[in-house]
Amino acid sequence: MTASPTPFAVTGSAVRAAEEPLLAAGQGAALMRCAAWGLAQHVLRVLRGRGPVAGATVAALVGTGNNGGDALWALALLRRRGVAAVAVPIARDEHGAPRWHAEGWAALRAAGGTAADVVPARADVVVDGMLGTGFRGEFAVPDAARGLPAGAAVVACDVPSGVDADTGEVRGGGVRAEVTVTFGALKTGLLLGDGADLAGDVRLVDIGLGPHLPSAPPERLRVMDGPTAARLHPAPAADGHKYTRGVVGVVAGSARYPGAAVLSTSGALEAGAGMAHHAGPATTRAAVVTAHPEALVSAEGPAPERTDAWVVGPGLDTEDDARERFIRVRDAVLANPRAALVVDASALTLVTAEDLAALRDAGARVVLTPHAGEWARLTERIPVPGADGAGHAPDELARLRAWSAAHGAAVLLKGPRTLVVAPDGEAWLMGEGGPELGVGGTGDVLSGVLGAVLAADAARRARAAEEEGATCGAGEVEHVPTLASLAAAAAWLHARAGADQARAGRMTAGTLPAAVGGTVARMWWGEARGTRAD
Ligand SMILES: NC(=O)C1=CN([C@@H]2O[C@H](COP(=O)(O)OP(=O)(O)OC[C@H]3O[C@@H](n4cnc5c(N)ncnc54)[C@H](O)[C@@H]3O)[C@@H](O)[C@H]2O)[C@H](O)CC1
Ligand SMILES: [K+]
Repeated sequence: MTASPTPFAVTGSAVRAAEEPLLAAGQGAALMRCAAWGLAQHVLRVLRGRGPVAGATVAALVGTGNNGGDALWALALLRRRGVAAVAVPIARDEHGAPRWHAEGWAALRAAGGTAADVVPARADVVVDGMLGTGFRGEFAVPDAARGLPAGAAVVACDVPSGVDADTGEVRGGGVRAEVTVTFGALKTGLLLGDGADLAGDVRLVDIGLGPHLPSAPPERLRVMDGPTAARLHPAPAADGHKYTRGVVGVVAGSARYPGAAVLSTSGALEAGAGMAHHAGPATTRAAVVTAHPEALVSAEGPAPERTDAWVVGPGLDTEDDARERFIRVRDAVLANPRAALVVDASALTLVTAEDLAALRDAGARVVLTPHAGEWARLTERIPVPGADGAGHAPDELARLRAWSAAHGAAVLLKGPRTLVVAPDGEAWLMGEGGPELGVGGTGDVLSGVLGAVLAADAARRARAAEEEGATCGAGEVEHVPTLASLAAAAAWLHARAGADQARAGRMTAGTLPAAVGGTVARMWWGEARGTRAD
């Protein structure tokens, strides 16, 4: 069985670059027909969802470039299916003639389509063909695109007009679409920022650009999904035991915030860690063993050489011994850099640029897990090189990549669209997750899930290295998962568990670890064994 490829997005600029050799080879018109055909198919799908196709009205707002050309050709195809097709130009020349794609208009006219100054009130679908990847500067929404018929569905051609296809930034005005039909490749601007809000459901039309698209990880934004997460966090080997499944050290919680220790440890155990060992004061140790008799607890934590991943940060008390606890973990990782390190919550205020440099020099695999506020504070203390400090930036992905590259640590930026970025530019977006995770404590659970996924990987690597040693390197070299992909897989499991438990009528972080357990069990052993009584 071949695994389906992981979905990915590239910038609009990369798509334009991919088109260049084809345009130079005279294939521009063929590409446009292909895009228009795909667009027309998706408009037909929307129409069929509303009633009969013949007799329906589709209007298109048509700009001056090829985006408008796609829309005109699509209207011509729709006209041939019995649709009333109306093109509305958004720019005219000094003689009042529409400025738009001449061949596209000729094709539409030949098919029996018409032009109008405004979108007819009876329109069932409005195609936004004003601007695509050629958008520069700011978009002033033309009058014709204001006050569209309330009952009409807006289908964006390639990109909602006003959205930067590279970054998702909306400059000036923007058009909100129900569906965006995009050509050649998913564009990052449709998955990030305001662009993702305006794009609605994104549908990809293959126009044969595949071999011309950039293939290096730093040029792609990959989208984590279930099959990919399952490959990255596989079921334990039949001959596995607690050490081969991975040992997670959880340095979390304090007398002030004891619950964080429980949530983080629960996340690690439910995500399949072979063993979770909590290090903390007496209060949190008692709380953890009460919730999880299987957990180990101590004041100092597991031995560095026996630990596959460390989680540090949730619920540490920065007015007490938080820095000392962080330093102990840092030094444990420096002593055994084979172990991964998850830096979360309070630890994000404790970690320094020097700590990160030392960890990077030691070759440690470090993931920091801020939410937006923590990310702003972190980048204020430890800046993004060449950037103007903290705060919202339109190209969040570029900032994350720059920071990660400069400091040698991966960043998992939590939010409605969680992103993971690694120092080499590899980037992942979560294809799961909704508002159900927006309650206190879910981040603590995620830190533990991350610990378990990274620990399992570290344990597998250690085992593979031992076996390779035993066979003098004759063993098969397997694909080694990257840090960013593993972190994204953990975030996917967490998000899926959140959605699963919301469906089951549960909403708190306290019940989330059990949902993680159910999600992982289903992934590993199928529906029957992944159903829990609780
Ligand atoms: N190139 C191809 O063969 C294919 C392209 N496809 C489609 O084409 C667009 C990109 O087309 P392009 O002509 O390069 O750009 P646009 O149509 O997006 O816009 C260019 C047009 O608009 C003007 N413009 C730019 N910015 C603004 C602004 N802020 N306000 C007003 N006007 C603006 C600019 O001067 C040009 O006149 C791509 O998205 C696809 O839809 C197909 O995919 C097939 C192959
Ligand atoms: K458009």
